[in-house]
Order: sequence, then C-alpha cells, then structure tokens
Amino acid sequence: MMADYTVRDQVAVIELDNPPVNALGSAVRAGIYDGIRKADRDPNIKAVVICGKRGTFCAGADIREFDGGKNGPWITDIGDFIDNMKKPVVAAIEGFALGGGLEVALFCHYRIALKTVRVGQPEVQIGLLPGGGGTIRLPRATGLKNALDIITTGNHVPAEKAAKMGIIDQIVTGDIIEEGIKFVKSKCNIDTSLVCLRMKTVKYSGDLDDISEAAMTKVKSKFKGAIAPIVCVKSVINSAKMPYEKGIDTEKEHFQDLRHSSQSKAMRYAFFAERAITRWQLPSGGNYKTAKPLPVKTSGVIGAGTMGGGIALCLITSGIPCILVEQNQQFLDKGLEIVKAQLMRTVQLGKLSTEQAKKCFTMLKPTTNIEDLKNVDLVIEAVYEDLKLKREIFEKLDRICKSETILCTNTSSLHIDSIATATKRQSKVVGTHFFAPSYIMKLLENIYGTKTSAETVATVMKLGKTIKKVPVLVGSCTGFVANRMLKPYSEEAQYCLEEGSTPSIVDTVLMDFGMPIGNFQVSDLSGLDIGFRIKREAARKAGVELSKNSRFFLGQRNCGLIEKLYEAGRMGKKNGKGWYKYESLNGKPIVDPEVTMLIEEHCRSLGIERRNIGSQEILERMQYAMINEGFKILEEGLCTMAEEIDVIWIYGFSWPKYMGGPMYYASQIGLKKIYEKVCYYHKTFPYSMHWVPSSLLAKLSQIDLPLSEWGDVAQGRKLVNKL
Ligand SMILES: CCCCCCCCCCCCC/C=C/C(=O)SCCNC(=O)CCNC(=O)[C@H](O)C(C)(C)COP(=O)(O)OP(=O)(O)OC[C@H]1O[C@@H](n2cnc3c(N)ncnc32)[C@H](O)[C@@H]1OP(=O)(O)O
Repeated sequence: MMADYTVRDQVAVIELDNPPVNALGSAVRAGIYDGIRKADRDPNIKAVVICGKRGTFCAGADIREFDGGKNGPWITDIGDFIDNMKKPVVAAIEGFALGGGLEVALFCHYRIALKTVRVGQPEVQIGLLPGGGGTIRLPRATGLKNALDIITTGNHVPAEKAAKMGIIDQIVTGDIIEEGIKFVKSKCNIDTSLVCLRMKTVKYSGDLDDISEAAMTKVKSKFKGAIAPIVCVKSVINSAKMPYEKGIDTEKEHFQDLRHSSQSKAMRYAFFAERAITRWQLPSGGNYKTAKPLPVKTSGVIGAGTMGGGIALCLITSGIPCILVEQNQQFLDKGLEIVKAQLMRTVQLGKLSTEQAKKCFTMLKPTTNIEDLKNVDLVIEAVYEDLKLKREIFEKLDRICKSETILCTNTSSLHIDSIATATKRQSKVVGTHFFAPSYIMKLLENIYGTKTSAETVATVMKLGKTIKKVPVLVGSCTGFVANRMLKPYSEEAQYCLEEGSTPSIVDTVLMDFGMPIGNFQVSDLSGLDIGFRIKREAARKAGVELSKNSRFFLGQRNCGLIEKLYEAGRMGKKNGKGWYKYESLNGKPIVDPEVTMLIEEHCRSLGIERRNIGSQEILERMQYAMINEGFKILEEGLCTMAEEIDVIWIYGFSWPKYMGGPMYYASQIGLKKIYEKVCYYHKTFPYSMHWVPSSLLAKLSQIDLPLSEWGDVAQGRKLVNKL
C-alpha cells in the first residue's frame, strides 16, 4: 500500500507515500482507506494523523490515472468513513495540499499546517472540477464566496490566508507529525460530529441566484470557451442548494463528464507537456541532467525601452538586482517611468504590496555607463533589432564583463551565431527571447547557438523559472520557433483578405475557435510599421525593391496590403487606425469601411477576383500552414519534441490550453488529413513556400504514432519502416 501505517503514542499515523508528490493513485487511496478502518477497529488507537512523506502532503489525484486507470476506492469513500468516526482525525500538512489532497484534508476533522504550506483546488486548470467533495465541502469550511474564488481560479492559497479563511485550523512550527499527534490528542474528548464539515451549513450573503449569475458571468468572460469553470460554479452553488449527499453525487457525475471531455484531455496533455519540456537536450549531447546552472545573483539589461524595462522588472520582482543601461539620460528616465508605472499596476492588482514594490525598485540601478556591468553574472541585451548595433554591444560586453558573465540577446529573429561571433566567449552567448509585454507574457524562448555551452543553457533555463516564465529551449533559425510559425499563419490571413475576406471575418473565425484575440487585432497592437519594416529589411537584404503592387516577392506569393495601409498612415492602435479604427487607445476595434475599400481597390488593381471564403477554409489555411511549419521545425531538429511547440503557442500566443496547442490539435484531427490538405493547398497555391509539405509530416501521416514520439522519429531515435 502506498500509505505507511505506524502507531505512536496511541495515535495512528498514516503517511502518504507516492513519489514525487504523493499523488492519490488508486493504491494511495486504498492505503488511506485501509489505514483509517484499521485505526478505527483498534481499541488501543485514540486518534489518527494523516500526513505525507518527503515534505509534502499531497498534490491531488494522480492525473495519469484519468485516462482510464485502476479503480481502487472512490475518494469520497474515505470521507464517508471519517465522517462516521468517533476518533478524531487530523490532516498534518506540509508542502502542498492540492486538489484531491486538499479534499482528503477536508475529510479530516481538523487541519493543521506549517506556515510555508499552500493549499488549493487547481482541478479547473486541467479542465476538471474538484470531484472528491471539494465543491461541496470547501464552501462549508470557508463560505461560498471564497470557495467560488478558489475553485474557479485554481489559485494556490498560502497557509496563513487559508487559516483566516477557515480552511486551516492551526498554523504550527516544528515537526509536522509531532505537532499533529500533539494536536489530535488534545481533541480526543470532543464530539467529532461537531467539527465534521458534512454537518455544517454553507455561509453566504445575498440571493443565491444572483451570486450564481454573477459568478457565471465572471468565469465566462475570464475563461472564454472553457467548460470546466462553468461546471465548477454550478457545483459550488449546489453546495448551498442541495443536501450534502445529493451535492456529492451530482459533483461526481460532473467530474466524470469533464474527465471524458476533449477540453480536459487537452489540458492534461498540456500539464505534462509543460513538464516534459524541462527535459531539454542539445545536439552536442549536453542536457538538463548533466549540466549545472551557474548562479545568477546580479544582472544587467541593456535598453530601457518597453521590452528592456519589462525584462528588468521581471528580474527585480524575482529578487535579482539589475543594472539598467541606456545610451542617454533622457531614454533612461523614460524607461524608469515605464518600470515605475508597471510596478504601480502590480500593486493595484494586489500582486505586490507597496512596501514590496518599493523594495523591488531599490534593486534597480539605472546608468548610462555600460562599464557598470563589469561584475554582473548575466546581461540581457534588449536594444532594437539591428545586427550591427547588437554586434557592437556584444563586442563591448565581452571586453568589459568578467569572464564568467553570460551574455544574452533578446533578439526576435537574428541568428545567435551572428551575434556570438562578435565575442571571444561564444559558449556563453545565448538567446533569451521575451514576448511583449515582457513583464506579462509567460513564454521565454531560449535559443542556443552553435557553440553555446550546456552550462549556459542550464543557467537561462533555470533563470526562466526563477523569473516565473515558461522557458523553452530551441535551436537558432530566422524567427526561431514562435515567429517562424507565426509567419505562414499571418500570411495566410492576409491572402484570405485579398481573395475575398475581411479583417473582422478572419478575426471572428479565430476567436470563435478559442484564440483570445484575432490576427489583425494583434497586428494593430504591435503596429503595422513593424510588419512593414520587417518586409522592407528582407527586401533590402535581398537587394530587391519592395513593391506593393507586385503579386510576387522574392520568388513567392506577395500581398502588398500592409504596405498600402502603412502608406495610408495606418500604424495600428497607436494612431487609432490600422486594420480597424479605434476611438481611443483602450478602445475596441471597429470595422473601418476605408479599409474594406482599400482591400477591394487593391484586388481590382491586381485583377484578383474576390470570392466568399468559408470559416473552415480560413481556419484550415492559417492553422495547417503553421502546423506544417511546426513539422519542418521538428524535422530540422530546432525542437526536440512536439510538446515544445505546443507550449510555445500556449504561452507565446495564448493558444487555448483546452485545445492543447497546434501539434496536439493536429494529432486530434489526424495527420493523414492534415497532410492531404497541405498537399491540396500546395497544389492550389504553388507560390507559397510554406505549403511545401514537410517530409516528417508525410512520414508520420502514414503511421499511427503518439505525439510524444514524433520528435523521436524526427531525430532518428525511433526508426519507422512502414512507408
Ligand atoms: C476507472 C478509471 C477511474 C479513473 C479515475 C481516477 C480516480 C479519481 C480519484 C478522485 C479524484 C477526485 C478529484 C480530484 C482531482 C485532482 O486532484 S486532479 C489533480 C489536482 N492537482 C493538481 O493539479 C496539482 C498538479 N501539480 C502541481 O501543480 C505541481 O506539480 C506542484 C505540486 C505544485 C509541484 O510543482 P513543482 O515542484 O514545480 O514540480 P512539478 O515539476 O510540477 O512536478 C513534479 C513531478 O510530479 C508530477 N506530478 C505533479 N502533480 C501530479 C499529479 N497530481 N498527478 C500525477 N503527477 C503529478 C509532475 O508531472 C512531475 O513529474 P514529471 O512529469 O515526470 O516531471
């Protein structure tokens, strides 16, 4: 059994034992169930302590069992039994009590915890509801309002706050088992039915229907398209509406429905994908197991623009002092204002106290002298995208900084080697590509160059976690993984415009799919001048003219609409007109007939016949083109596993987690169908190179392999004969 049973001083101690996080697999559930029955039967036992091994209580049900695991007792059987026990049972919590772990604690008559503990019901984040009585018992412990908040967000609650909320009975210090024994022995004379949560009523103020409606509206707007938060609200409301037993039975039905839902399956996939990508490896052989990260106790950021300022903020709010360098005082002052404003916003959002924010700000040392960086452990360069300038900076840094300093570039497109070769420490040069707004967006694309060492990679992967990002390691190519895949996606969106669609139709299709924002809205946010400059730079490099009226550019299909909008002074949201018009800087996008006319005129002048394009075609063309690119990225070894691509899209472009990511989505559609469509579009649009089918996709479309093995096939770790 995966729960140890020992007796100390007439108290039965049941220790959950399932490495690494004591997940409640069937054997653990059976262990607890057998343990409490044994303790109840034994007349020498006066009370019970339930706790966990390895410094943690329990991280919840074993998520891997949800795909059809072993049976074992249902979790609420444990609760039903404890509810009828006369001997007191205490949950002695250290580390985490999450999901089913917190539910087990709520079955107990009492809960004590160390100050460092965090509790929560994170099931909603994997598309579920707390199906072990959580939606019915937590409101009885803390009231409807708190329970709705905890269960619909999945946020962790620190011990002291949980104690104030009535979830924890006592905060203790010292050895948790000793404390548990002491505590529970003091409760032996108390009637357990008085403290049993089943017997309590749910506290709330106001009208239940109003509370329910307000909670529904909130989750529908906050978690657009997701089913689980809605079901969570229903079930928590049931705790106040229904008798205990009916509430529990209904909760179990909801849980089973959600467990089988495609949304929960995708979110469970995403949970493990996020963990799989931490097991990175370099083509040279170095990997997460063998490489040791260097300590980063001090840092520097070059460039105090929106990007650099945001990066500096990430560092200081994570406790890493940062020297922020700008070329002159005026730019530096402007950058500091950005940092201050963002810090204030963080305070307003309740994420930092004023005191904490002040303390963070003292960790920022602004300067106009790059020489001040000489002793820092790591520097992130975040100046604008100009290779010559970046090389100059790296050459200087190489001269100035101590030999151990790691030099990072926040380039979004330039090859790492083209910057690293400006230094004599190529092994210590690495890409750290943040996404705008850099303080908010979770993705950190870490890019290795030909000579980047495993130690350098380990350092920036660890740094990513420290500053609360999701770091993904990728190889170097133009645009890296995220922007390289975004290119065919947005190009197809523009081609759809010139073939007959409109920005609002395309964006609506994407948002109906689940994207939080459409392609053209994003383009307006980043600024049309950016897209225009990228094209102009590509033309300059190739030594050709950028012509808005040519249907071909560099041997490929071209859509000159962005140039035409740019020429018409439409810069995007910042000047109130782009693909849409805006009444204010915070305004919503409004369809602009001028843009429709501009598109129609563009088509007339080029002799393009417009037609009705259905939503299925729009979605397919944007997504399949990008998925095909994803397979090319795997094929070229720039990612080692398909999961990396999905995590990049979830955290870089807010792909809905309940759709798993583009590669997972492809696996659900079926690679055969995707490949056939890619071939069809390649035939239809022969001048768009992104439709040239990936050979890996071609290979995988003929066999039935799980996504977790696609990277192995690409890298030759798994050989497939059947073709
Ligand atoms: C007939 C079929 C029946 C099937 C039904 C099954 C039975 C159902 C029982 C009843 C269920 C009632 C409802 C309850 C539902 C739940 O409890 S769902 C789970 C809720 N819990 C969570 O979502 C917590 C998930 N974990 C975390 O958030 C974090 O892991 C952590 C605990 C905060 C620790 O973080 P960190 O230190 O950063 O470590 P990680 O890298 O995240 O994790 C370490 C490894 O542990 C694995 N892991 C973590 N949690 C679980 C888990 N709950 N189940 C399985 N595995 C887990 C994680 O994957 C890591 O391992 P690797 O992937 O190998 O790296």
